[in-house]
Amino acid sequence: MAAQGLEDVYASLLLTDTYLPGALVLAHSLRDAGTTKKLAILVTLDTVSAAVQAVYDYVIPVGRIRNEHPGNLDLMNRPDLHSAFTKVNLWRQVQFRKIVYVDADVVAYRAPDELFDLPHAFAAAPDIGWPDLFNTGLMVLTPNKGDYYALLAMAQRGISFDGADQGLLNMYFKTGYHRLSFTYNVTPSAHYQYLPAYKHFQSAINLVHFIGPEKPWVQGRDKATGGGPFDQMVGRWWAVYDRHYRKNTPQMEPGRQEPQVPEIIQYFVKGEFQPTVRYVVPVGEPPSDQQIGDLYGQQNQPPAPSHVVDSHQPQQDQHHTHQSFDPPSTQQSHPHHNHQHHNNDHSHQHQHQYQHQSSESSSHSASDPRVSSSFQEGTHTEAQQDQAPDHQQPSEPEHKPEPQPEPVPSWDAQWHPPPADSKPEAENFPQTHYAMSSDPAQFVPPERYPSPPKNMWYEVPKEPPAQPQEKPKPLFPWETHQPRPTRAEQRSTAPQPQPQSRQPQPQPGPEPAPSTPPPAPATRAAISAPAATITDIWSSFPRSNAWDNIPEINRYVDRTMPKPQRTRNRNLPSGRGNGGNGGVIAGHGNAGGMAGNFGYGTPRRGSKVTDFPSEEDRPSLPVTPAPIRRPRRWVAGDQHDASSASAAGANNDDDQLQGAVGVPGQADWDPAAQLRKLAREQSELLFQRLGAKATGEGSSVGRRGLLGPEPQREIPSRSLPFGSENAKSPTYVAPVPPNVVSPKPVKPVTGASSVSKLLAEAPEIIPSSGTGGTDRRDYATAATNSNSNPIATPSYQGPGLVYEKGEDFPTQETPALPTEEERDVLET
Ligand SMILES: O=c1ccn([C@@H]2O[C@H](COP(=O)(O)OP(=O)(O)O[C@H]3O[C@H](CO)[C@@H](O)[C@H](O)[C@H]3O)[C@@H](O)[C@H]2O)c(=O)[nH]1
Ligand SMILES: [Mn+2]
Repeated sequence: MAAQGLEDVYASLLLTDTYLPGALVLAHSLRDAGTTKKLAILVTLDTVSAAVQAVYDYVIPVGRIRNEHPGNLDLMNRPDLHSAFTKVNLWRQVQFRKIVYVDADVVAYRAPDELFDLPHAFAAAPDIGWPDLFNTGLMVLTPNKGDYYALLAMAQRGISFDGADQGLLNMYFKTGYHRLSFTYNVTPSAHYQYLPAYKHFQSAINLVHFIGPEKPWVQGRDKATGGGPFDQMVGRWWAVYDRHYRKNTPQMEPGRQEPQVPEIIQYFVKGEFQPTVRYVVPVGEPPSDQQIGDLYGQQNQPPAPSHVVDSHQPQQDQHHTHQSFDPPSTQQSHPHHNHQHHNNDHSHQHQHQYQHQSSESSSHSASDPRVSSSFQEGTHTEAQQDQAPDHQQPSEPEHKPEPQPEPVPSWDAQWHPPPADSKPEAENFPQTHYAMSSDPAQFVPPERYPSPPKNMWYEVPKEPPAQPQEKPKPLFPWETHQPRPTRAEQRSTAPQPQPQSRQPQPQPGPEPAPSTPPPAPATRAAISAPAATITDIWSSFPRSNAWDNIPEINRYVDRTMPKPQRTRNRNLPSGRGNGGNGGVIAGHGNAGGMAGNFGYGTPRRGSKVTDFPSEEDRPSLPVTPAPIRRPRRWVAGDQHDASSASAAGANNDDDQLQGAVGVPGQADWDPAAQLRKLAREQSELLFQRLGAKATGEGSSVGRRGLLGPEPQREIPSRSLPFGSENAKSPTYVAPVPPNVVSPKPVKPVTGASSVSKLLAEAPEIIPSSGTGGTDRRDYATAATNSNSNPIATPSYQGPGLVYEKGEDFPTQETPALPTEEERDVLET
């Protein structure tokens, strides 16, 4: 049955580092007892294997098998055994012939190597609580995959009456196990000590198993100090521990080396952890000599003051140190040490301990570094002594510590968990407890509940709430220090003032209302001050902005904004000047005055360069737009209000527009002739396109007149494809006779035209000579020769007024269909 060449091992299990001291003590106990077998330990990956590596021959990582149905664990109040199923991995270690598995909470009195010679595949000792069952703290097993997978399947299904491995294995093996003597797995109990049996079998004990949550290293060394069987067995565990891990043993033989104990082992053994205490002082404030002296004693100065002073607390004889401990050369008290007591609620339970330990119920035995540092108070364990910490201190007057700048020995969060006995941070949170009602009487509902009120609606007040007559007193600084308005706003809801009968209301603006328009006031003043004697009230309202007289802005707006609707002209004031056109001109005298543009939310009259005549004045077809006179090249300060512009009118030489080079004058512009010419050109073009020769005299003359003499180009004739000589396209349209043009122009009524009026007022803009067919060079000559024009002829010969020098202007025009607005204008 025994496989040849396979090894026998003792094996243990380490699921968490909290059992590390137990695992180490077990291994040492077996070794000390002279076992010939090797030691293995199954570890899960979240344990520290370095410490066990030093003791165990084989450290075997295994996967954690967790009970996903841990309800039964609660039955025995051991939720910490959620992963005890991991023990099943023992059957998988088929590299071993036989395994004597031992729990980590077992100490061996002797090495039971004889168990490896058992012929049984599985053997275990009875459990103390229910001896029909075997305890799984010690098992002799033969690894095999069959048992392994069967046990794994049960574990994955959570089949275990106690939720852990003992329930699982007892269900699996049932009675089919070899029952070992109880001496192989003695499970002492502090509550049930069968003293006669102990006395009788004491010498036969092989292994002692500390079942339950209270492990020796959790309880602490001084917990079991009585002489009973249980305490004696616990003492055996501590004896092994001390032999291997205790530092500064009081009974240490003179030649014995102090063991190098990994700190992590001490960390999980209650009372063993002696941390490095750090004295932290505020950064930027080196400790004073006095402070350092307080720390080290006056005679023992540290080599150099630093901000963090490490001070290793020396080990001491914990069994015998019931007196106050004296650190080297330190006799004086440290108030901060006393402060550590404030969080210690368990100190009264450990009268014989100088160290205050963590919660009794915790399986973690981590000592509190802060508490450890408080050992200097020796027997100061009563909470009442915290109130007067200094009264027992062997203080010397000259070494009285400074209260404020004392360095604070603090818990270093970088290295250690928070003190186990410190108060929880949320301890002071308000708590509310709700108790179940203990009233046995059944709830009886009332016979009826009150009806809801019937008049539950909002009464709309009949009268509107009275408006306060007076303005409320100003409260805020911006109410009292309001900036004065710089211009008035036209309110549409205000009653329309009657021009003649009503005096203008005084405006809240800063400017006084002038009775007559000043000759050349500042634009703002003219804008915001109403004229007292203005008959047309509409004209008196300013509608300009400060930027209205900046031509660049205006031109930009003209380019980007949609063109105005034709209804615009209908809103023009009727009783002003020469109708709409006159208003336009006057408005431009006002450096951007908005007269004539009332119908729009965005007045931008200042950007207008030309304007069409009013509806009454103009013919049904468009004529050349009338240029709008502007002030002389927008010289700064050259601003006029509407009245002055009207008064000066056309007599102001500065306001006269110079004829643009290349643009025919108004007098030369005969719309009818131009339309005829246009029609002729179109017809001619049509003929050319259709391959026919232009025949009429008018067309050729008109063409030459417009474009100048041009060589006639012969279109080379091509032979048509065979059979298609006489074919006619279904879309072919017969050429239009040259004398039929469309649209037919309507002769304008020149006498009443605003264009002619404008021209009469401004004769300078009319070129001195030239007719409809004049070459453009004539205009240039005329402009140069005009002596009455005070403006020097600009050297720039580019486009006219619309663009300034250097400004971008379109050099090409893409033919496009007229927009709706344009069509509106054309159709009128
Ligand atoms: O947090 C833990 C818990 C358990 N173990 C390991 O698992 C073993 C079992 O846990 P233990 O606390 O020793 O359980 P017992 O108090 O001994 O409880 C009984 O019940 C357990 C669950 O059924 C069995 O495993 C035990 O053998 C049995 O004695 C320990 O010895 C350790 O080897 C850890 O390493 N870390
Ligand atoms: Mn155990």
